[in-house]
Amino acid sequence: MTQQDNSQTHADASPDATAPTASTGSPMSNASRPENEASKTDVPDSQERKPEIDPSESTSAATGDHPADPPVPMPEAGPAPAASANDSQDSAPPTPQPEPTALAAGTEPTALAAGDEPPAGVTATIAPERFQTGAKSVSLFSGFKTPKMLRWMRVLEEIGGWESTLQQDSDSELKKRSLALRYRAMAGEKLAKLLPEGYALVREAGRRALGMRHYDVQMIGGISLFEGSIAEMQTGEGKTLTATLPLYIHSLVGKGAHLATVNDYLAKRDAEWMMPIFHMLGVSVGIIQTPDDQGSRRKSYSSAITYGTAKEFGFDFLRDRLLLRAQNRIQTEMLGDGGGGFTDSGDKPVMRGMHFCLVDEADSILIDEARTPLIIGSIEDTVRDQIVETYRWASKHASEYELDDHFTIDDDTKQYELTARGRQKVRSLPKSDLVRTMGLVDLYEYTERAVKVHREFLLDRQYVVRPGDKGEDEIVIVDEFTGRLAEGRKWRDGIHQAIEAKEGLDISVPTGQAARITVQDLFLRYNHLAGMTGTAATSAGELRRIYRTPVLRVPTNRPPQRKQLSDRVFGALLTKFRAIVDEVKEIHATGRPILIGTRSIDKSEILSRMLDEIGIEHEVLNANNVEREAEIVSEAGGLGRVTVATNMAGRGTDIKLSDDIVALGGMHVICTELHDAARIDRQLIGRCGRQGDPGSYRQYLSLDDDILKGGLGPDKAERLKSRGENLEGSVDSYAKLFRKAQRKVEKKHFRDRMVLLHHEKERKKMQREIGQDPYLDTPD
Ligand SMILES: Nc1ncnc2c1ncn2[C@@H]1O[C@H](COP(=O)(O)OP(=O)(O)OP(=O)(O)O)[C@@H](O)[C@H]1O
Repeated sequence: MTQQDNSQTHADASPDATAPTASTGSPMSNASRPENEASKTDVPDSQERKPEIDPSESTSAATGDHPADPPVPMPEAGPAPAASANDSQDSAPPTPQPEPTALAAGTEPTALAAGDEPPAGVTATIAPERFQTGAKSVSLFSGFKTPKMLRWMRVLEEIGGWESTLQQDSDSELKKRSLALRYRAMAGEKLAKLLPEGYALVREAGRRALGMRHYDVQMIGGISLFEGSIAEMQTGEGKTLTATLPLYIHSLVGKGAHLATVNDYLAKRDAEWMMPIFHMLGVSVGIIQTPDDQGSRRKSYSSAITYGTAKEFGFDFLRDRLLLRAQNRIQTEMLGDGGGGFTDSGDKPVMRGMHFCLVDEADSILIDEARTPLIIGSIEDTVRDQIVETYRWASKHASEYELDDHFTIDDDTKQYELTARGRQKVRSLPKSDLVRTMGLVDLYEYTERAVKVHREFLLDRQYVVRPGDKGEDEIVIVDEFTGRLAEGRKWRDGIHQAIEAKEGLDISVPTGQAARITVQDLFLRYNHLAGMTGTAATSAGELRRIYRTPVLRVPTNRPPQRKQLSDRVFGALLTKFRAIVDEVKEIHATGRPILIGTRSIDKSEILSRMLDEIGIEHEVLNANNVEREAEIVSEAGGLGRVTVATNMAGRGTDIKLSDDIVALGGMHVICTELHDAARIDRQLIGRCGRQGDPGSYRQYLSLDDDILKGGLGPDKAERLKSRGENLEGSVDSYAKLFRKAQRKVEKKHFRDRMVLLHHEKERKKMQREIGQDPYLDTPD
């Protein structure tokens, strides 16, 4: 990577026109280079929680190859005896308690049988026997008689003890109680002491304001979150409602409680959904959205509770830090107790310290997104025109280069390298004056990148072209994990600009980096950190080592009834899609709703055309029709509905079923391909069988699937692909190979994250030694 290229990795995405611009970028190539400049600000970072990492450690322990089995269900224990008759939750007959190991054949296996050890890294799995609120004898599975569990049981009982009293209170009396708790917390009383009453208040407010009384499993999840765990709750078990508990209790001390989620849509949806609970308790809620200006951000952060994305929290931290350094106040205000110098107006930081953060989708944010640091750019590049023209020149000729003749691709690193003939071609191509003045080595790099982009980055698969805010078309990445458009995010290492050149768009040459922070550093700066996820078990080791957060698996409220149908493997995409269409036809005839998940927009559209051909009415949900998302989702569980979706139908998509549909067997989910992370597959599967509903799912695979290339290498993948071209029917015996390939890809991503962490750690250490601010004085 050349000096120029490095500066190109950081592009503009700031919502604030006057503030420095923000983007993502790679620190890898310059991670350990010292800044030549003399020290600027000495920033002690005593407030950071220290991770425990050693990239040399074995990867298998951290990635944990254990499947995240669904936990055993826990019957609602029933609250205080005086529960009112008009409370439907309370008056409902208790759910029968199943034998943990005896689910019906075909349903998913239970998490752990009595006496089993939890998967590597999972601190504990709560078993139903342990949570008989009020029961005299609390029998525990062997191996889990931890004092912590017993203590939580007692807290749950204490919370239950408040219930009858609170139910008799008027709304204003509830609010008064909440205010009284706040005074006590601000006066220094320990939150742990206030927790039973606080959680009981939130539960009562949930019941009144939203008609949702927190289940006992959610209360236990909430207690574990208060104590800094990552709570693993199955999809559809109500993480949104559970989050209200720790957010409320931490908000009482008046230093702000943040909920970090994966995108603006979820931040807004969850905040607005839960707001009535908080308002009933006199607690203010702010929402940060990407386009917000500094003024409205400051207002949102001044609320007791703030919902936003991890990315926005990170950029706000960096922008504040730049501002404070400009004002020379960084030590006293930013690193103080979090409240120093904050007012609601003027040229002030927008945040008021980092007190508590609850990370929703913890594995996605703390692990997947942790591969890319957040970077704010600033420096004007004098050679901008030259760079733009070189991108265009390289793109124009990219398709003239032949594999093996002009360039090679390294199987392991996926790096493109020009051969001697390729380099010769670069030298002989016609060039403008500006391009000619670029160094030869740079021209080779621009060419290699352009060839890579032309071969690997496809319109409507990895990205879409869409009119931007300023009217010009722009590239928007389609997030592989969420299927949504990743607003404001850019590929690093010049890839984004090479794609802009390929599509003939304006090239967004970035402007160097003024400040940056890794996701790990960002969250380790919070005094208190907790997380929720549907699927953390596979990442438990990594989460514990990096963030020091134990993973706790919370049982489901009702027994899961989701059936897994056996995997089906086909030779090629088309035969696979035909088989999928046949299955859709068959199940559609029964009236059950069907959700089909695809890995990309173009594949969702191919399937849609095939369904059109046989006259099956359906909806398509992908990043191209976000506007109709709510409508499509609200109807997806209806009689005879068929929905083809990208990963957008993942997290946050709550598909409700009527009693008729439940009687028919619930929703059927068809997964058309494996994703790079098994977690994403499970998110899609989690759209059916929610809250104990019946449902089924099946995984379809084909020998030309991308996962084989990523996991087994291009040669082996190519061999399998050509073998598949001549296959007619299904070859289901290959199924294991795909899971193996997926595990390999997961391990590779894990290694990348560890290398990034290691470099960052070294860089920060060195910068501190020479008195620099590791967030601001980033070498570029
Ligand atoms: N205590 C409760 N009482 C009644 N309904 C509840 C309760 N908790 C959750 N629900 C319902 O469960 C459904 C799923 O909730 P939510 O979307 O928060 O789940 P989730 O765990 O975030 O799922 P996912 O990970 O799939 O997004 C919602 O329809 C919600 O109304």
